Amino acid sequence: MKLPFFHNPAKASDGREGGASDNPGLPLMGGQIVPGVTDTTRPDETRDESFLTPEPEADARGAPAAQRVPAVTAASGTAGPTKIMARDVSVFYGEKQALYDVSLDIPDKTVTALIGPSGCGKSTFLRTMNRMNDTIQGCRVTGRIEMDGNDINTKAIDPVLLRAQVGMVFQKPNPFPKTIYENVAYGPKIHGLTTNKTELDGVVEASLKRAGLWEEVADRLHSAGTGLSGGQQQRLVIARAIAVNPEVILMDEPCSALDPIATAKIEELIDELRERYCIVIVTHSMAQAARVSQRTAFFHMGRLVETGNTEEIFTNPRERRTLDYITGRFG
Ligand SMILES: Nc1ncnc2c1ncn2[C@@H]1O[C@H](COP(=O)(O)OP(=O)(O)OP(=O)(O)O)[C@@H](O)[C@H]1O
Repeated sequence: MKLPFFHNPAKASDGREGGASDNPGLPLMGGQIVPGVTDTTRPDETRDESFLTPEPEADARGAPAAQRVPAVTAASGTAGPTKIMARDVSVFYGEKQALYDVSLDIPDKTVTALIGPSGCGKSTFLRTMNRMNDTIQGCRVTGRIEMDGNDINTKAIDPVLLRAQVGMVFQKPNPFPKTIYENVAYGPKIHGLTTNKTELDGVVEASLKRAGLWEEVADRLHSAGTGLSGGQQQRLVIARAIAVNPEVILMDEPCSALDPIATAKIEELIDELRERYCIVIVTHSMAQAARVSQRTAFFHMGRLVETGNTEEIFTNPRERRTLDYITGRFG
């Protein structure tokens, strides 16, 4: 059963500002903590350029002979029609404009990577897709964002339900201080997606399986979710998002707090999940973007500079700024 994200008239909502305040009893929906928990802390990162390999010849854009190109390993092309359409989206934090007229089509059943230097607006844009910016005081979004042709910013949309359909995973795994089972069962329970315990057990098992965690936790479902390793916690959070039947999963640097082995597992999982979901991932690692995404959008100083198939963006970008970024000249 899919959750309708259109507003239920029986339920009070103030439209755009509704968000978490609509339902303070819902700390977490679709894998995200809703009210004002926008974790922007991140560990110091060194730029990951391991994917870059020497290329002897100059490229068509006159890049120097020493130009390095990425090894793109994700399958190229997209698998689905447009799921989310952004048009002329601008975002302001108070007086400060963080995003300028971004227009981007995000295809279904595809991984779209948002890349760009720190502060260019990747996370801000990600948050426009499930109205998480509504939860930030003083934040204003203009322009239009449609999901399946429906404007998500109208009063008819219940942001709480929207956020269940457009789940979000943050860089720091954020399981509830509850059992593994309860972490996954919470969403289906509060949304009334199941009618009895057997059904709920089935959803928990299926979600954990889809998140690639079942084998590791089947015998300890009633232990604390916070007792898992970082990588397992991140997969638990993904299982929690999956449990409410989302259509889109937004990931904001989901591996930046994980070690390489846990990262590899999440990347494998992302590749499997794209068969069912529209996935948008913010990453600082170009190696990761090249490995997991089929589409890439490059942002710089609040503007979308260029978007295209990942392979094209990484091997033959149209814009000089993109080339400079992916080859490490700035960022
Ligand atoms: N809650 C906020 N209040 C005020 N300004 C903000 C807020 N969140 C982000 N900004 C500003 O908006 C701009 C874009 O930030 P955003 O976090 O979207 O960039 P980013 O590309 O995701 O950066 P990073 O890669 O460092 O996470 C930055 O100038 C940032 O300082």
